[in-house]
Order: sequence, then C-alpha cells, then structure tokens
Amino acid sequence: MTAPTAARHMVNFITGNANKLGEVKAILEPAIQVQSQTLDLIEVQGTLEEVTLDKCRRAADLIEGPVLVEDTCLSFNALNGLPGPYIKWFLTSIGLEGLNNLLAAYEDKSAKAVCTFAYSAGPGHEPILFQGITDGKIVPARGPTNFGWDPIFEYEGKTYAEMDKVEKNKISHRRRALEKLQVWFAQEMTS
Ligand SMILES: O=c1nc[nH]c2c1ncn2[C@H]1C[C@H](O)[C@@H](COP(=O)(O)OP(=O)(O)OP(=O)(O)O)O1
Ligand SMILES: [Mg+2]
Repeated sequence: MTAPTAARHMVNFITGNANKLGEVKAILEPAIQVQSQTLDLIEVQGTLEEVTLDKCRRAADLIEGPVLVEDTCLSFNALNGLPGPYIKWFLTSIGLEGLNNLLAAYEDKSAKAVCTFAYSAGPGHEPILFQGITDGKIVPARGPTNFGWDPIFEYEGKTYAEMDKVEKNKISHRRRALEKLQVWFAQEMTS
C-alpha cells in the first residue's frame, strides 16, 4: 500500500467524549482507522447543520489538517425539535428526570436522535456532512447511566442503555450517519 492510500483509511476524530469515540471506533474500524484528539471547541447556536459545520471549520483550523467532528442532537417532536443541539446543556442542568418532565404536558413522547458528522480535508476545505436519525421515544430512565441520555431514549421496546454496545451500534443514529460516511470514503478511495 502506498502512503496516500493508507492515509485515506484514517480519520482524526476530534471529540471530548470518550463514549462517542468508543462507538465510532467500533463501527468504523478496521476498514477506517480512527485516531482522536481532544479539543475544547466553542459550539455556536443555530441549526444542527450550522453547529456541526462551524465546529468542523474550527477544528480543521486548529489541527491544520483533516478532521472529523460530530454533533449529537436529541429532538422532542412535541417541542418542535428542542432541545436539539442544546441537549448537552439541558441534560447537565435538569438531568434525565427533568428531560422527561419537559414532556409531561404532552401526549406525544416521540423523539429523534440525530447524529451529524462533518469531515474536512483541512483548513479552507468546505466540510461534508453525514447525518443519521433514529426515531424513538422518551421514557423514564432504564438501564446503566454511563452515556448521556441513553437511559431515556427507547427504540423498539428497549432503551439505548438497556442494549449492549453491539445492539446499539446496529441501529443507532451514529451508525446510520457513519454508514453514509463509509460509502463516501469508499468512493473517494476508488476515484
Ligand atoms: O449516543 C448517545 N447516547 C446518549 N447520549 C449521547 C449520545 N451521543 C451524545 N450524547 C450526549 C453527549 C452530550 O451531552 C450531548 C451531545 O452533545 P455534543 O456536543 O454532541 O457532545 P459532547 O460535547 O459530549 O462531545 P464533543 O466533544 O464531540 O462535542 O448528548
Ligand atoms: Mg460538544
């Protein structure tokens, strides 16, 4: 294998979240090797696409090279998509029970888990987006509490937290986004 080909099989995933990194590695490797750096990136307000594009441009500028970033949203349908990209701050502030309480006044508990990856070839290169969505519903917490809002997001009768990693990684929003990235990478390698 020549060096350029090998380089295309590698991504530098910029994240501060070890759980995300674990899932991304489990899904992409060994076909695409995942290295990672932690950067404290400012996250702007806006749509999920705007947030992810901005995060990607900042990361590429700081790293001065190719980067992959990801932003995750949890969108409640009864609330027109909120908390959406602000889920991290909602979760930190009001917790799993508070998130359930937000929907107390509504019959509709349905929600979307949305994962948006952005890949940039480096500073000045416009990022490419890959988005995946899993539809589910918000329920009182069940299962281990080691990854974000996993205990309150139910998909086909089980919360994400009640699934083992293999099971979650088959149907997750992250998996669906990474499938699109895998297709794009495969095309890049043959073009
Ligand atoms: O599959 C997931 N299952 C449950 N919870 C999840 C998942 N994926 C992200 N999360 C949490 C982490 C954070 O509270 C928020 C997204 O915020 P988000 O800015 O994308 O993540 P982050 O700041 O932890 O990592 P990063 O350094 O990549 O921005 O939802
Ligand atoms: Mg973040």
